[in-house]
Amino acid sequence: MNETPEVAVLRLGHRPGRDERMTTHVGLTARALGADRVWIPDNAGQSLETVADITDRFGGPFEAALTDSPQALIRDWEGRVVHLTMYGERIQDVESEIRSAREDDREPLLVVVGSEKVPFDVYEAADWNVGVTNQPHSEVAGLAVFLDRLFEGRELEREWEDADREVIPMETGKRVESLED
Ligand SMILES: C[S@@+](CC[C@H](N)C(=O)[O-])C[C@H]1O[C@@H](n2cnc3c(N)ncnc32)[C@H](O)[C@@H]1O
Repeated sequence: MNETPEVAVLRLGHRPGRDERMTTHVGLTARALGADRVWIPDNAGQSLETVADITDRFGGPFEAALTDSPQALIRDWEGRVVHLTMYGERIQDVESEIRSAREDDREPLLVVVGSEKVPFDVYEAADWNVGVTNQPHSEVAGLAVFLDRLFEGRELEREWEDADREVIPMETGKRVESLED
């Protein structure tokens, strides 16, 4: 009843070959930085498998799914839509309004990131078009900064469930502990 409203990420568009790592990294970043789910275009099945595999090994909860109708997903979303774009309003000017929509008005959020040219319909359908700076950079960088601002850093303290391994932070070297008995 008092559940936290969902934060979902939609990766819009995927150019096979060229976008493989980027689409995978959108999914991995969504997971690592506190989103509840990612939708990936249905021509990016390998990215989906990688994100699902990381979730199996390093924990969740996190859902990854393919979509063949991203525009319908945006249209039918029961909550608010944020579209990350270099042309949008400055994140520092709108972040508190977006946080309040989620935390006070209990609205689920759909965060849309593009790959190639994003159709203008998406700009119109979004409740906020948000620029993480108004400089061109990357969907992965934009998503990371946006999620960190949305959660105000709390995502960094997150506990993971059902992991079969855990990285032990250390000053030098690499240590991974098995959590399986
Ligand atoms: C490499 S860009 C290409 C955008 C494309 N040229 C267009 O006009 O829509 C891919 C995605 O990165 C994200 N992105 C790039 N720069 C951004 C910025 N400054 N702020 C927020 N998102 C950004 C957007 O989601 C964008 O759709």
